[in-house]
Amino acid sequence: MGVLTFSLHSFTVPQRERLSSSNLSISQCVIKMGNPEMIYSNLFLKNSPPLRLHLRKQCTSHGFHLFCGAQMEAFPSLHPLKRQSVANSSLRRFDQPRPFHITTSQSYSSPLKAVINSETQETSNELIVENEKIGVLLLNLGGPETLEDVQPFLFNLFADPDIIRLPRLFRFLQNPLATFISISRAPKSKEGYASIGGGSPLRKITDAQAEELKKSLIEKDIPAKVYVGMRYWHPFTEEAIELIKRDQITKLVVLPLYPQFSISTSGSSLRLLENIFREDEYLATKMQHTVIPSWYQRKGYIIANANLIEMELQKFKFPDEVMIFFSAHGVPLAYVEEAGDPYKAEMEECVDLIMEELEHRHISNSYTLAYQSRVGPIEWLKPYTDQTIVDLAQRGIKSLLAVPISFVSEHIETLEEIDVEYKELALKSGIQEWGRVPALGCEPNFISDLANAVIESLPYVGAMAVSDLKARQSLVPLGSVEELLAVYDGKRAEMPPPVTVWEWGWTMSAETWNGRSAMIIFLILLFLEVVTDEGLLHQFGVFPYLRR
Ligand SMILES: C=CC1=C(C)c2cc3[nH]c(cc4nc(cc5[nH]c(cc1n2)c(C)c5CCC(=O)O)C(CCC(=O)O)=C4C)c(C)c3C=C
Ligand SMILES: [Fe+2]
Repeated sequence: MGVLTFSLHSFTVPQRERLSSSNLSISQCVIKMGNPEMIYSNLFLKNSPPLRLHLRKQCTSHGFHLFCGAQMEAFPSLHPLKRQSVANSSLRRFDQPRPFHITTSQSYSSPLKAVINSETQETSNELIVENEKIGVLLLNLGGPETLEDVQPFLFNLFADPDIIRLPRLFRFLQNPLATFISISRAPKSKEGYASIGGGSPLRKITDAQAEELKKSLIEKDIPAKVYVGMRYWHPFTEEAIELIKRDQITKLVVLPLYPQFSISTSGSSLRLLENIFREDEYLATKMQHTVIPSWYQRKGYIIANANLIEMELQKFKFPDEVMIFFSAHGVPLAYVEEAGDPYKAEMEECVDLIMEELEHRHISNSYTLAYQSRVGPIEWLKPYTDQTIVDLAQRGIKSLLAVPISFVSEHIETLEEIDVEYKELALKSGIQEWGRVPALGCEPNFISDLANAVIESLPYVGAMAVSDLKARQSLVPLGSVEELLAVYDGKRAEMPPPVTVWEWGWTMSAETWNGRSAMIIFLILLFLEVVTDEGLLHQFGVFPYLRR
């Protein structure tokens, strides 16, 4: 039995702080293994343990980052519960007597020799690595491509129980309610989409990111196919899965294009995947997967953001005096407070890491974080972007640089909400100079770092299911979609819906109501309408329309 020991001094101070709060025993990282003679390269044995053993003779902080990539560097800053489950699973693997192979001569720039060998080949568009076909599934929200798409897109969004959660008794009303809300909201949304050219650019940008990621992976010796699966519009996740099956992918890395995890975004897409995986024999038996749940803490992502901020600051008359204004998409407060959504914590840590990086460059501007895009009058994460802009103007701030921190593509919320609405509000409120950092899009450092994230996750693909009987019986391997969902919002807590009745003008006095009771009353009315064929909706001719 050999023992390899790594001490914590290889980590940076913030890394160490985050690590010290994790459940991993990492004052030193001790890994037991079988025969030390067998320390050779081959991390990619089918069903091999998920050991991230890119061991190096020199254990620099970067080197250690590689070794521990997904396990020590990325996981410690995640939700404590998730850390625990990942740590448990990983340590369980370490205890296994199964021999495995590692290399002692990997360099930081070529971690993949452990994963892939010289026999790697690409034949007629088929990407094969040691008889494995690697796929990467990028998950995103999707957006309407034409104005006609807007209402059905909104229907899909509001029909998602991770966006509107009805009390169990009223679940059957999810679709009628989604129809109603989407029809009511469509005119306002269409105006927004019309003003940015008649549709969302999200699909084009995500396709371009997929293409660049594929190139970057090939450059790093990992030939993989990259698929795009949208939650609410084309190409739907189901369409991507069909392609994945057609291509007979055997190892899939699921990568939500949201840097920070939220139940309402990555969580919703994973929930959908869980259902698809459960019902499909090929996916359950022939393909293994792993999920990279969030990646806001990755060095490459942080550096790419800092680069863009630094560049935009230079466009101001007095760069030092500009306040950096991080504006993230909001979620209803109950997601965080009642369902345990880690979104807010991850967002705050992300902002801290970017500011830390800027500090290293001697950029010490003041900064703030606020949340945008709330829908309906229930409480969302605060402070709200619009109110914060007004407050800052009143406090005498003259220059603001907006950073769309939760988005990696341009879309309606950057191009219309930030660039038009918030800019107008800022200038009207007394801000004199307004700037906006572009979304990362295909920025090369960012794409390259995503490719590294994929590569670092490869040894984990499907690995956790092997050790755990319960997981083996389950169609979704432990430590992947299912485990993530169990950790975040496992009970799928009932929460107030983000949209409530009065937004559509039923009664002005409803603004004083509690969101939940208003929703329940609305649902009762809707229920009565369905049962009795009489009521307000029939009176206004809305209901027959809903039935079509
Ligand atoms: C981190 C990103 C996002 C979170 C969190 C999120 C939560 C969330 N969103 C809505 C309602 C709407 N979102 C809409 C568009 C939209 N949302 C995101 C991202 C997050 N949403 C993106 C990238 C987009 C744009 C897609 C595009 O068309 O380019 C819309 C539609 C636009 C509109 O009518 O305003 C709605 C509605 C809720 C309710 C929610 C959390 C519960
Ligand atoms: Fe949204």
